[in-house]
Amino acid sequence: MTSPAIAVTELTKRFGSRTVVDRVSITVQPGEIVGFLGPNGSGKTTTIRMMCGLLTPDAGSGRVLGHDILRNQSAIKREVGYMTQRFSFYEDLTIAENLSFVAGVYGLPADAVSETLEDLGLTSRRAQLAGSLSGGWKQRLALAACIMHRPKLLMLDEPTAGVDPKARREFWDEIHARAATGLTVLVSTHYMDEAERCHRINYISYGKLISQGTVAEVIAAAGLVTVILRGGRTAEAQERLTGQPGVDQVAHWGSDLHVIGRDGPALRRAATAVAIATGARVIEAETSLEDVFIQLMGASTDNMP
Ligand SMILES: Nc1ncnc2c1ncn2[C@@H]1O[C@H](COP(=O)(O)OP(=O)(O)OP(=O)(O)O)[C@@H](O)[C@H]1O
Repeated sequence: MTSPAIAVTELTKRFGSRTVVDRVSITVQPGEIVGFLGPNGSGKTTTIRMMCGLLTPDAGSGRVLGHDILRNQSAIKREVGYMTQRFSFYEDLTIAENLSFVAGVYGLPADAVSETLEDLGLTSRRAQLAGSLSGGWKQRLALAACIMHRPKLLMLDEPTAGVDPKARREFWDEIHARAATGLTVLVSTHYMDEAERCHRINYISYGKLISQGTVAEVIAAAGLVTVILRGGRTAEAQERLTGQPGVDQVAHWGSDLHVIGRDGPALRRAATAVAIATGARVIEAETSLEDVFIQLMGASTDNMP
């Protein structure tokens, strides 16, 4: 069996007296696309930076691309492509000039720029100023900049924040095509549809890894039941359901109400009674990943100051 692209154990990082990453262990196999999810400030970026060799953990150990994260950070930096959350360019330079700058930083040969432009479909726009690009093209340029040195592992920190759905889909097609050739990808995101495009996901909350597996495994492990109330007086139904035994979440989805909880019998009892009182019908439904994440978020302990 090939060795994992990432195998880190019990990574811990403290800033002052706060533990922002608390014994996080992650294993990623070569060619896998693994999602990293969790509320704002839960420690995703900090964990990524420890795995990229940019930040030294206070405790924990592991290997990234076979290199020790404590002793061989420079080798990791050379072989990893890291797209930061707020990637930036020289707005008054063209696409090609921005990539030439990056090529210079990595000491890459001149043809690396033209190959990368071609590879990412940027050749026809090579003379366009970076500052004039739309969100989707800017993000494509950012991807070009972080794969130009041909990394074996990509760490993408919210790469599609603020990008339209079509550009996001194209970005994911690109990522999947590259993973099929053996590139490993760890990607943080707040988008549920993107989590569903990953082979596996890790959910971190307030520094602690609280769920991991395929999307189906994460949903099953949460043990939630979801029913829909359709029709009737929705606002009144929401008011009546909130706080009832068995009801953990009530959420509007268009003209439906999604009612979610861990205690199936109690949830169905409450939903049926409220449906009768408000003229709605009860429909059994699948629990969504978003429902699970909201449940996990509510259940985890907030260590914010
Ligand atoms: N250099 C630092 N010094 C002090 N605190 C920091 C530092 N870097 C991050 N933090 C804090 O650590 C916590 C985790 O931050 P981190 O950026 O890792 O979270 P995140 O999950 O990536 O959040 P988001 O989804 O908002 O990007 C936050 O409370 C943040 O303010």
